[in-house]
Amino acid sequence: MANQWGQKAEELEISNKVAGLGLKKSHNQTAESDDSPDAANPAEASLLMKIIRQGLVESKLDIEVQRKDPNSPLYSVKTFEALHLKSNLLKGVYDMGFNAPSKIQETALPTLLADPPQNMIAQSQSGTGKTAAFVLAMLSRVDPTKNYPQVLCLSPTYELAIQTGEVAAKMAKFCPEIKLKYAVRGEEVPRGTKITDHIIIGTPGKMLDWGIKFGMFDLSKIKVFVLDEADVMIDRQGHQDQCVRIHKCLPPTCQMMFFSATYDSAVMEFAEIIVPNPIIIRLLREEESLDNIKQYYVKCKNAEEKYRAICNIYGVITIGQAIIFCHTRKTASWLSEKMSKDGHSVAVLSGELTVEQRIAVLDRFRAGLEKVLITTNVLSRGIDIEQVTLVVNFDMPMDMNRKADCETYLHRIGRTGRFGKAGIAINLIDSPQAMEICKDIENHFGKKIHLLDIEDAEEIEKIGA
Ligand SMILES: Nc1ncnc2c1ncn2[C@@H]1O[C@H](COP(=O)(O)OP(=O)(O)OP(=O)(O)O)[C@@H](O)[C@H]1O
Repeated sequence: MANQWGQKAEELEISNKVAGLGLKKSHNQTAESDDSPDAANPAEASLLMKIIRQGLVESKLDIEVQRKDPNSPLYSVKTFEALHLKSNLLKGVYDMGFNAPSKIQETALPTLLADPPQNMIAQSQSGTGKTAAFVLAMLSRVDPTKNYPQVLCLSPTYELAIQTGEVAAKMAKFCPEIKLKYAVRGEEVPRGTKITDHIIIGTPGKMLDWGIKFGMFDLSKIKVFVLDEADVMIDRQGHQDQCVRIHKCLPPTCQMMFFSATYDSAVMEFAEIIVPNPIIIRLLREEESLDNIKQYYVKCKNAEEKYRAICNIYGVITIGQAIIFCHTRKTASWLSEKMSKDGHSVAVLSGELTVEQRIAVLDRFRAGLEKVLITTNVLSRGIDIEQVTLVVNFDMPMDMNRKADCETYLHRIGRTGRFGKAGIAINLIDSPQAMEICKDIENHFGKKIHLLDIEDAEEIEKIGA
C-alpha cells in the first residue's frame, strides 16, 4: 500500500498535484462582487504557498526554546543519521532530496522522537520544514505489527490534509508495511468496519465521525496526535470544538504535537487546551523591512491619471518585473485590459481564479513570461519573487474602517533579508483619503515617502538609477 502511495506521489507534478483535489469551483468567497475588496482566504493562501513553493525556506534566525520541565531532554542534531531512524525511513528522507535537517527540524526532531514522548508546540514560518518534521515523527512512532490506528493528524481542510498525506506517502516509500488512510470528504468506510490503517490524516469532522460517532477505531489507542496549521484551523468556525472533542477521547499518554506558522493569542489559547506541559519552540520569521526600498507617491486626479503615471514610469526607466496592487477585481481587470492594449505583457491574479489558475499565473510570472502582475490582496502576503523591482499601489492598502493598513503595506512592499535587493515602491494617490493613508504609513514606519512629479522625466530617471 505504502509503495503505491509512494509511486503515486512521485508521479505527481505541481500542476496535477491539485487536479482532483476538488478545487475547481473553490472560488474566493470573501469578495461578494467584482466591486468589493478582494481578500485572502487563509486556507487557500496556505495551500497555494505550499504548492508554488520551490523548496525549503532557510532562516538565519535562532530558535527560541521554552521548557516547563528543565529535566526534559533537549538536544539538536545536524544529520538525519543522528536520529537513529529505521533504515527504510532514512532512505525515504534521502530519496526526497533532504540532505540535512532544516533549522526547525534540528531542534524539533530529537524531541519529537524522544522516549518517553514529549509534547510539543512548534511555530515557524511556512516553508521551513514543519510538515516534514511531524510526518517523520508520525511514521517513526508506528508499530506496523499492530493493525489499528496509532497516529492521528488533523488538518483544517481537505486539500491541506491531502498535501500532508502526500508528504507521508513519499517519506514512507520504502516502508510498505505502514498504512495510511485519509479521513476527508469523499472517503467512505462502510458502517461497522474497523479501520486497520496505522495513520489517519484528515479533517476534524470526518475524524470525529469515524472515531466517536461510528467507533471505527479506538481513540484510546492513539499514540500520536498532530494538529497542523493551527492558525488556519481556528480560523474555521467549529473546528476548534471538534478538535477538543477528539482530544478529550485520547489517552493521557498520547504525544501531542501542535504546529502553526503564526501564534496570536487565540492560537496560543487553543494550543494550551490541546497540549499539556509542552516544549515550545519558535523560529521567528524573517521580517520584511523597508530599508532597501525607495518609496514615492504620485498625485493623480483619477484612475486614468494613475494609469498614465504607470505608463510614464515605464516610458522612462527599465523595470525588471513589477507587481501592481488594486483594491478590487474590477479595477484589476480594467487596468490589465488597458495595459495589454498598450502592449505590456500583463498577468492578473485575483480571487475569481481557481487555485490551479492561480498557480499557472504565478508560475508564468516567476518564469518571466509576463513582466507585470496585477493583483488584489488575494495572497495574504506579498509573493517573494526576487526579480520584482517595482511595486505599485494603484490603491492604497486600507482596513475595514478605511484607515491605513500598515501591515499589508509592509507585506506588499517590504523585502526579507533573503530578497534584500533594492526596490522601488510607488503609491498612486487620487483622493484626500488616500493621501491621509499615505501619510499615516509614512509616520508609522518613520520612513519618508517622496513626492514624485510624473511629468518630469529627469526625476523619474533618477529613481531608476
Ligand atoms: N531537511 C530538508 N531539506 C531539504 N528540503 C526540505 C527539508 N525539509 C523540508 N524540505 C522541503 O522544503 C519545503 C517546505 O517544507 P515543509 O512543507 O515541511 O514546510 P512547512 O513549514 O510545513 O510549510 P507550511 O507551513 O507551508 O506547511 C518542502 O518542499 C519540503 O519538501
